[in-house]
Amino acid sequence: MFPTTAGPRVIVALDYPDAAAALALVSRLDPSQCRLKVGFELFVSAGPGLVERLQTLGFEVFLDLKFHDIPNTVAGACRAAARLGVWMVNVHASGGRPMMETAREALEAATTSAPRPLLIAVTVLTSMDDADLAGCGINRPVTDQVRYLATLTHEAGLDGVVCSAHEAGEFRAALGEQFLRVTPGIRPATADLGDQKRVMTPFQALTLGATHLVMGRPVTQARDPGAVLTAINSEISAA
Ligand SMILES: O=C(O)c1cc(=O)[nH]c(=O)n1[C@@H]1O[C@H](COP(=O)(O)O)[C@@H](O)[C@H]1O
Repeated sequence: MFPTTAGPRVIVALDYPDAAAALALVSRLDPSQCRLKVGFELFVSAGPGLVERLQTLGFEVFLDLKFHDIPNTVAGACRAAARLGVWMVNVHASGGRPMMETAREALEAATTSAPRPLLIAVTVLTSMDDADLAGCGINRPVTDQVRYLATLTHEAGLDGVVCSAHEAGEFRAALGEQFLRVTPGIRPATADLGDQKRVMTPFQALTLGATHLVMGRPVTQARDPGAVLTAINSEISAA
């Protein structure tokens, strides 16, 4: 079945060391206001049981494990993610087109009766600049490499990319409205930037072409996370 793209635009990053800390925050959130992202730290600590628990609580989960391996191994990981019933999963686009195609086919084959997880790809991590790419033997600017890998992801038939909100408009125009643009580095106007350098407000990001907003600390470290989400959803409803 075709995956679900409707629903809350905000994906709260559960960057916590264990299940107890994550669940303490989640108990203050409402599934109608956000989805949840489980990454390496929490998954390694708390495992698939926590993902199931979050889903039982009514939340859709983005399993952010950035698979990058030979096609057969990535396909197996995608099948496991499909069995877990997550809403979204991701791979590294630099794993190549055959790897991405095999991952998509594995998800499609694994989910004939339920909506299949959305499959997106990471292009170049926002922590990398031109010098870091050159250090990996890639002698082109980050913006060119991001554009190249986003196009490759589209050709492989994936549902979208993780990208900066600054690139979202270009990809909407070049790769189509349906191709998802999931953007981290989002900060409400009054929020602390933390270690994010190229930031945008939720309204700016959606107006420029983001489809989903990944937000960690502005929600997780707020005194009233629910009120922050209510304010963000109200702000972006006009975008
Ligand atoms: O894959 C990601 O989600 C991701 C990719 C990227 O290039 N940059 C980035 O910040 N992220 C994630 O987005 C979230 C941002 O969290 P905050 O900076 O606290 O809002 C974290 O979970 C990061 O791991």
